[in-house]
Amino acid sequence: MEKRIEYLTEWLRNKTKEAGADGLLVGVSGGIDSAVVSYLIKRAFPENSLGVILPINQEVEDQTDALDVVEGADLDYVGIELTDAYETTYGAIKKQLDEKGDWKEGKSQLGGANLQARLRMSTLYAVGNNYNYLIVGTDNAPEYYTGYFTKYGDGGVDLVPLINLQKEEVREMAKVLGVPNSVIHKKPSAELWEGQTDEEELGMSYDTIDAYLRGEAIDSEDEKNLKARHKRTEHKRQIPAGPDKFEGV
Ligand SMILES: Nc1ncnc2c1ncn2[C@@H]1O[C@H](COP(=O)(O)OP(=O)(O)OC[C@H]2O[C@@H]([n+]3cccc(C(=O)O)c3)[C@H](O)[C@@H]2O)[C@@H](O)[C@H]1O
Ligand SMILES: Nc1ncnc2c1ncn2[C@@H]1O[C@H](COP(=O)(O)OP(=O)(O)OP(=O)(O)O)[C@@H](O)[C@H]1O
Ligand SMILES: [Mg+2]
Repeated sequence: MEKRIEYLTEWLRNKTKEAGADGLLVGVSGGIDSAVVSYLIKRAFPENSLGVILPINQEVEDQTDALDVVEGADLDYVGIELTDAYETTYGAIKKQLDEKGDWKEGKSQLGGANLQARLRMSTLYAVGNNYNYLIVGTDNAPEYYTGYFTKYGDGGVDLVPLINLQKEEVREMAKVLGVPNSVIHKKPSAELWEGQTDEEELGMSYDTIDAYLRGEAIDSEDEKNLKARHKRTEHKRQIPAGPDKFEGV
């Protein structure tokens, strides 16, 4: 595992140099994926790395975990409270669509959730511009395969070092890096609404998805669901579709 960590650290350094950037930053949620990335960017750029904590109506417990991560990694950090920005933007969308008679309350949870992820993305890029740092994403192999991220939200990043790691491998890497135990053992959650957990929303455990990605046999219903999810989210792993060049007159 140490060798794999060194490989990723070196890869991060090379990609940053290739881009002419001065360092790296990551959004730190208090979850394990961003914790691992926090420790990796600190190793890659001890003096030029930054953790950005972006609370939106966030549980105090999760903010504590985020602080434990940046302190544990000895990572320079900044906190930017986005609750007001989110409430103002979401409130304005709702008000204007409501006045038009078009607001669909049932669709609002996911729309609001994705807006949170996209506000964070915009904020990370503004901070990145300030320091000339690249934005490091936290997607791992099961999230990428299932498209379990917001397009142009948490999926809108420059580098994705964990993309080939299964969730179990992220946990193993976290232990070796020294990520706090409370962060390693908590349930994965996007925290986009009250009580949300990844595994409940995905309808299966990360262990099942990991097993499938390792090529092992899993329950046939789970396999069917995974394949359908992968297909449905293919657009998120591609650049936006455009038509072929018009060749007529
Ligand atoms: N075939 C197609 N070709 C081109 N574009 C297509 C499309 N189908 C949908 N779209 C577009 O894509 C949109 C749907 O994609 P998207 O906006 O991503 O939204 P969607 O996939 O519906 O929702 C995001 C999912 O990711 C989860 N998430 C988000 C953020 C963080 C985390 C986490 O783990 O921390 C998890 C979240 O809980 C939810 O399950 C549609 O609204 C539409 O605009
Ligand atoms: N409050 C937050 N502050 C800063 N960044 C955040 C915040 N919430 C989410 N993010 C960013 O969005 C990413 C996607 O969240 P995701 O939940 O997949 O990862 P995680 O929280 O690090 O780990 P887990 O999946 O185990 O919960 C985070 O890794 C982080 O970079
Ligand atoms: Mg999380």
